Formats: sequence, structure tokens, C-alpha cells
Amino acid sequence: MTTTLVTGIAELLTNDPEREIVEDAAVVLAGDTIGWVGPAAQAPAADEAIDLGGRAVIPGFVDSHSHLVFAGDRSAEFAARMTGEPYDGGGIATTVAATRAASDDELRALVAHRVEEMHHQGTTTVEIKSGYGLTIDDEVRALKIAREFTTETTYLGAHVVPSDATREAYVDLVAGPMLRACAPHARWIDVFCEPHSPHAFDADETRHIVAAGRAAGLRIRLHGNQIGHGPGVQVAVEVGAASVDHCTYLSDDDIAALAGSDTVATLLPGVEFSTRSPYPSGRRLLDAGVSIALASDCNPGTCYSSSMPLMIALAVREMGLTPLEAVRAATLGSARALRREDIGVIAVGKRADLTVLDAPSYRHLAYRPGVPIARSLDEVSPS
Ligand SMILES: N=CN[C@@H](CCC(=O)O)C(=O)O
Ligand SMILES: [Zn+2]
Repeated sequence: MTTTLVTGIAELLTNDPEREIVEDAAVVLAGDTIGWVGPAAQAPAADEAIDLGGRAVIPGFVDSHSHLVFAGDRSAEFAARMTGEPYDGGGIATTVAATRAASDDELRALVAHRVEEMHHQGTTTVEIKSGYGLTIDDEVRALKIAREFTTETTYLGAHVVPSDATREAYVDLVAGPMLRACAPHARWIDVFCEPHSPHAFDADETRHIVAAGRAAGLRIRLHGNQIGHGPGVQVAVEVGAASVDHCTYLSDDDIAALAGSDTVATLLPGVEFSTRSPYPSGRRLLDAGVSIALASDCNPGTCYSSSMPLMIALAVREMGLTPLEAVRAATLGSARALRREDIGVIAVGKRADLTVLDAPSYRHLAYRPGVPIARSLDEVSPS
């Protein structure tokens, strides 16, 4: 196994409570894992060396919520929202039609391009959902294509009720034959639990669908409390979901329930930005002891951005997080939202999963919004 000594790290943010920030640091990569971390002056010898010339290094971004398998364009819907149109999920049907009409190769190329775009911005792990197929064959196809890019695939047949189905029949399909066909290609099941949308699912439908998913061996994550205050957060805690995502509208009871649970609250500030919605307070969640994550929710309707640095900047500016809390939420927090122990931390035995910043400190992610300073290690030092 080849070992590589990475030096020239002005500031290393590890997320390891033993040594959270190391200045003038070095890391030794031993194949795919981290073999050593510490001050450069104490670094051991290795087979190869990379000098980063005074850059900061952080754990790779973990984007734990995305909908990358889609075709078509909804920029006109975005423009309408900027002049006051509300979002209610109705535009999902437009993407479903375009996605069904695309060939496998077209869809695969679109996903490849989006994953590459993420990689160039420092994202090293991505979760990808289905949900723009809404037939058995189209949902299976979406998950198979997603699996070509990540192990973190999520079955979201319960995105909306398609216009040609009755609600009752569609819930039966999603929790029955569609689930059986999709489960082999997914790690997670998700439901758009949102009674404020006429297209999405209520609390009982959500409970029914996730119970079937769990019985089929899938783990649970939910969309909740996006468009208005609803039952999503409480249902997520009740069913033991790994994460409940959006959390735009939260009551004190929701926050108390999250604080007493293992469910991560995943914040998606790009959605508030792109739907002109109020930002939830990340500060309030952290102060209450809730585990939080940050993700992009990259999708054609509510946030067509794949940029985790943008999400960090928004979380700092609009959600009350410090730069350190925001970067932690986008790495360690989102790793926890995916129940992953091997990523999100730079420590011995963890995956060699680093993001390099063209800047001296992690703080520049929020300090320099819109500037492309984050990149993956292999871009800085191609092998
Ligand atoms: N809200 C549900 N799903 C996506 C948006 C889907 C769409 O509008 O295409 C979200 O996470 O915001
Ligand atoms: Zn989503």
C-alpha cells in the first residue's frame, strides 16, 4: 500500500474533538484511509509527498440530500417565484414528464455532469434520490443510474401523487410493488411528508410507506416541515428516521422532540433562498442540543445549486451559525445524517476523504461567498 505525506496545510479542520484544528499540519494517507494526523514538524516519512503550499484542509463535504436524476428545465418557475409565486410541489410533474422522456444515456450523462460539478466544489460523498419517475420502471431506472455514482441511494417513490393515479392506489403502489422493485437498488426510503402541498403525503400515509420500507430493509429519512408547519418532524422522530430534511417551519415541540432523539435536522438553506422562504434558525436548534446537518437539496424545483460552500455561507449569514458550526454541519453533521462513521472526520482509520481550500482557513468558505475556493485533493494533486 502506498503512503502519501500531505504537507503545506496552513490549517487542518479535523472535526476530531481531540484535536479539532491543527495549524501547520500534515496528514499521511495510507491507501484509502488516514494513517497519521498531526503537526508537520512531527510527521513520519512516506512513499510520496504532496505540498499544498499553505492551503486549509477540511473533511470532504457530505451532501446528504440531492435529487440529481432529472431532465428538463424549470427556470421559468424559479423566475415566477422571484416575483411572488409560491412553491407547492406542483412543478414536480413537469420534471417527471421530462425525466420519463429522457433515454438512459441522457439521464446518466446529466447525473454524471452534476456529480462532477459537486466534486469540483469539494463534495466527496453525495446521497441521490429517485422521485421523478413515479412508475415502477422509471423509479427503478433512476435508482440504478444513481447507484452508478453513489452507495447512498434513496427510494422516493412517495415524492408526489402522479396526476394519472388516485392517492389511495398510488400509496398502495409505493408501499407495495414499487417498493419491492426499488428496494434492491436503495439504502434509504424517503417521503415528501407535507400536508401543505396537495401533491405530497400526510402523516398517516408517511407512516404506512416508511413502515413498509423498513420491513423491506431500508433506512428512513423524510422531507418535513418545508412549506408550512406540519407533522413531518414529529413523524420522523416517532419512526426513528436518521434525518428529517428542510425543517423550515419548526415549533418549540418539534425542537424538543428532535433534541431528545437521534434524528438529525438537515437544513437546506438553498431552498429558502430559491423559494423566497424564511430561513429557520440553526442557532435555535444547536442551542437546544439538536444534531444538525447542511445539504444542497440540488434539484430542478426548489434549489438548482450543487454548491456546499454556498450552503455554508447562507447558513452563517441567514441561520445564525458560526463558520465553524456551518462547516461541521456540512461534513460531520451530514455524515451523521447518513449514519456514516467513516467520513466527516479527519482522524486515523477514517477514509482518506479531504477537501482542499484555496485559502488559509475554513472561515473563508463563508467569508468569500461565490468564490470557488473548495476543491478535491485529486484536483490539486492529480495522481
Ligand atoms: N420538496 C420536495 N422535493 C424537492 C423539490 C422537488 C421539485 O420541486 O422538483 C425538495 O426537496 O425541495
Ligand atoms: Zn428534497
